[in-house]
Amino acid sequence: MSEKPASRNNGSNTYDVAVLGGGSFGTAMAKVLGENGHAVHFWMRDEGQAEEIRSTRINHRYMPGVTLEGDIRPTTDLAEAVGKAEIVLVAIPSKAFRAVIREHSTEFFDGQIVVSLTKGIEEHGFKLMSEILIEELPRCRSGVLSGPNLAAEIVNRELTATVIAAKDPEVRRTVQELLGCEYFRVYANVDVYGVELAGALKNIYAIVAGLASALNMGENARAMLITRGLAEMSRFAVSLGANPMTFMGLAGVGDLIATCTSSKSRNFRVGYAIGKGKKLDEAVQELGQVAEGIYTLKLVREKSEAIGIYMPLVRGLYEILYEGASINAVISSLMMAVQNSDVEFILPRTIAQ
Ligand SMILES: NC(=O)C1=CN([C@@H]2O[C@H](COP(=O)(O)OP(=O)(O)OC[C@H]3O[C@@H](n4cnc5c(N)ncnc54)[C@H](OP(=O)(O)O)[C@@H]3O)[C@@H](O)[C@H]2O)C=CC1
Ligand SMILES: O=C(CO)COP(=O)(O)O
Repeated sequence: MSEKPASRNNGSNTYDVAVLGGGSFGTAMAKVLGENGHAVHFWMRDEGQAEEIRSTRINHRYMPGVTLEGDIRPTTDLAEAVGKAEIVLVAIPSKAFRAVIREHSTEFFDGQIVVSLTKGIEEHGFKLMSEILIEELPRCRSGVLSGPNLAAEIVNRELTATVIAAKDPEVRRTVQELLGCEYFRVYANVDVYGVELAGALKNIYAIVAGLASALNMGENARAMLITRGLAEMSRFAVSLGANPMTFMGLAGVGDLIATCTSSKSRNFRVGYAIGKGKKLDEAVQELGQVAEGIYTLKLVREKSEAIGIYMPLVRGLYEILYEGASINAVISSLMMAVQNSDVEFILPRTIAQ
């Protein structure tokens, strides 16, 4: 164990923690950990970026103007970062998640607690990150962290709450102790699949909300989109085995509100750009960061059709983004669809689609 600065966190223990991924969220979590007195082995693939953070303590590309305090050790040596860690937090976009984990899984991942921070779905086989962790790292204990956690606010120490979902109570307790501090609260859940699916699915509705905002829709429309988005995402997730009550919590409705109402969300910004007439490729290129929702949309549309789950917002957004449908035509068809039940757990939905 390393020598560490005095802890400012809720608990008394400090840990060696690896954070994999030098983007916005990896940086935000490294900052919380450093301020909480932990030794942070901060892994990224670009040596120039690691050297810059080592010398300036700022991640200029992803978090300009934010100084990282505490014992932060940027590195491009994945084996070293993971090998020294007791706990590993993975903030790698879903497209690269398995490849990064696999690179050193047999030698260096051995008994650590490994937590996914990623809000996406793997393309082949519709796998969530927790499933990848179980497949690739059978000797590790895993969990997922999700909630209304805009990185740009966390780095400014704005009050935030999140959810650690894990079957193992020791994993939940350790992550609460690890990250909890005066501006960051960590709540617990055992519904790993539900928490994780909620985080991935809400990105789709953040794109829809960005689009609506670009079209100057009012607050009634925004409330309708958020609430119908919640109905749709919980219908889908419950059909796959998630607990519907998870969607009442921070990882469900909490994250949906944060990302559907904020231009700090990259998914919201992609939707906004498309609503202003940009092509999808242009919008993504201008963003320069990951917007998981554009990939999740494709996978969820395919899956929902395969298992017969009614998701009109997913279908409409897919038609706009990938089939060149006019936004007005999609809105009109959504508004004129069969008028259905509000809360399906109270009054079952009319089946006509
Ligand atoms: N930002 C946020 O507010 C939040 C994000 N998340 C989730 O966290 C995950 C990561 O997002 P975020 O950090 O914001 O994304 P960013 O786009 O800000 O950063 C992505 C990071 O992943 C790295 N990366 C991409 N591909 C690879 C690869 N093949 N090997 C190694 N590193 C790679 C990038 O490295 P490089 O710069 O070298 O390309 C970069 O460091 C996403 O799933 C997101 O949904 C969750 C909660 C909040
Ligand atoms: O998940 C997030 C906040 O909870 C971040 O959302 P974006 O990826 O859209 O920025």
